[in-house]
Amino acid sequence: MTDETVTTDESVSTESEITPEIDPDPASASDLESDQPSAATTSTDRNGTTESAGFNTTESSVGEAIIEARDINVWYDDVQALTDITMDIPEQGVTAMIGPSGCGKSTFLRCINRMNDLIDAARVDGDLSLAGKNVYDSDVDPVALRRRVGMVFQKPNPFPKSIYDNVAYGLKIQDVDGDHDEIVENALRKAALWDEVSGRLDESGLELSGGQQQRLCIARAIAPDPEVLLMDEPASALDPVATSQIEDLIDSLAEEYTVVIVTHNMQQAARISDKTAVFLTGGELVEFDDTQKIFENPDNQRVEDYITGKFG
Ligand SMILES: Nc1ncnc2c1ncn2[C@@H]1O[C@H](COP(=O)(O)OP(=O)(O)OP(=O)(O)O)[C@@H](O)[C@H]1O
Repeated sequence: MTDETVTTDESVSTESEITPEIDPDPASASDLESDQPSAATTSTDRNGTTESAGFNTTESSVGEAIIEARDINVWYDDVQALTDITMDIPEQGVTAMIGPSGCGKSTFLRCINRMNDLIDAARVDGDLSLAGKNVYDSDVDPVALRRRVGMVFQKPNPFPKSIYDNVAYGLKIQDVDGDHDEIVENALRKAALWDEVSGRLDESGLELSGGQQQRLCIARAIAPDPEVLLMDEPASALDPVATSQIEDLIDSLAEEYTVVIVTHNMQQAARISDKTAVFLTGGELVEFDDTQKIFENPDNQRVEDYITGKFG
């Protein structure tokens, strides 16, 4: 199998990239309206994270910029999907990308690990640095880059392999050294799945529930020990209980990894992210700031209109 198997934006499929399927399921305007974060009480969760009015106000884990995008423009053939995107994504913590359907959120995510390379029609212009190195430099190997930048998609997409092999797959194809049994166990523990699967690692990953499958995909993504974890609507295909588990998991993963998440669910963005980027139609990054600022007091009127559900 080549690692250049590409179909459409709805199905970028290749096991060797550990990037099987993208299946956008855009939220409707009513979903967005019902997702408005509302003023609530102040509480402290199990991690000591203070939530004021539903916002994640954890400051400690967010560090210096690890991803620096400068004037990123992306076209699919003649259609421009992103326009002059410049932003610094801090190390660790959670950065959320929100905005209406088609505004380029997933396209931007795919710039970070060069998944857009796999789409024939896509052309990327600009600089995007990971830890100071432009990932678009000619000496960067995209497969090695994707070891540093893991990705999880909207629909859980385990391979038709055992639970163990799903997690070990990336280790094998990327020639990761070390004790694979130990790495698989650690990844499953970090993905909060170990206790549920430790006695049946030989069973097919496809036999797990949807939420378990998504945690398996997260374990697969973190097994090669990436620095960055990209998540493209990782909970939108899951029920509320599984969604809540994934949100808790993201919270704990963000202590170790830089998490960049695309979500249509504004309450989710408000709950779990430290920073929020708002993309609007035309592939523009309209505002990027602390999540609480974006949701409570955005500078841009269009962002306020979007956040308050005046348009979706
Ligand atoms: N593989 C592709 N080929 C051609 N055009 C594409 C492709 N992928 C995305 N596009 C177009 O690029 C624009 C941005 O799409 P993208 O999926 O990045 O937006 P998005 O904000 O993530 O949307 P959604 O929230 O619906 O997933 C859209 O106009 C889309 O139709």
